[in-house]
Amino acid sequence: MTSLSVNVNAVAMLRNRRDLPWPSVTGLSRIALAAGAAGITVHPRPDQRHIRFSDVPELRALLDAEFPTAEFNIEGYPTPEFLDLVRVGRPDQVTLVPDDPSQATSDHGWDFIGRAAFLKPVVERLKGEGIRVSLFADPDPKGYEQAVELGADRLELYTGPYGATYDDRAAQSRELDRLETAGKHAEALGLALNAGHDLTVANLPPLLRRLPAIAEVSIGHGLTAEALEFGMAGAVGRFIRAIQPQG
Ligand SMILES: CC(=O)[C@@H](O)[C@H](O)COP(=O)(O)O
Ligand SMILES: NCC(=O)COP(=O)(O)O
Repeated sequence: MTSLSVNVNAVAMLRNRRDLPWPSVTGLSRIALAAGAAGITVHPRPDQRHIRFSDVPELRALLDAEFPTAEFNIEGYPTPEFLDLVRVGRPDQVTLVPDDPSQATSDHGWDFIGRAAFLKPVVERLKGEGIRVSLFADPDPKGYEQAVELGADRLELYTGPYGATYDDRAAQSRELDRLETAGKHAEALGLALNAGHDLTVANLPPLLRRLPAIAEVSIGHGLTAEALEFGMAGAVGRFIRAIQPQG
């Protein structure tokens, strides 16, 4: 079964247009979890343009008080500030992403071999704190053996290029081939799989037919777009239906 983690970065971005507390990141997270989402994802960036560091303890408090079995996933580049924030947020899972602060959004996975010396102590520290570690990965098996060496529990397959093929069936099929090959290689190495970036109600079923073992999808942009049309609870319901086991 694939679980849905709702990324609330886009809700935070809307809130940050004004110096006012709405739309509420914790309020929309509560609605998403009450509608059946398995967890909440945040991706704080150094400039706090989406999630503010102050959102993290508020979300922690929401989960502790009202949804103690929900999963909290914090994504980001492991700066000292990020790792301090992780201590505050006590997430179930950290997804390490190789983002430069100047990037508009995440657009590639780790170079596991080239960044091994940097990643090793970070993964060890997080696992020492009892946190599951997922590493953001291009759908290219090169280096996945190194991810195992680093002690990663999961890889999050970067699905941005797949999401970009929404109007080109041949290109979509090529991206699905890449994701399937990479995902099956990761599985054979004993790594569990997550997936994320630009996933939608339309592109989830074909992906999950190829890779039914995907444990979790984290979705923000496409789900928030649907929430504008159907409401947050309605959008969560639509995505939960889209991730049901594919026949
Ligand atoms: C790692 C990943 O793909 C997502 O976290 C994505 O980067 C969302 O971040 P933004 O909402 O800041 O674009
Ligand atoms: N890990 C991916 C994520 O959290 C959300 O990405 P997107 O749906 O906002 O592209």
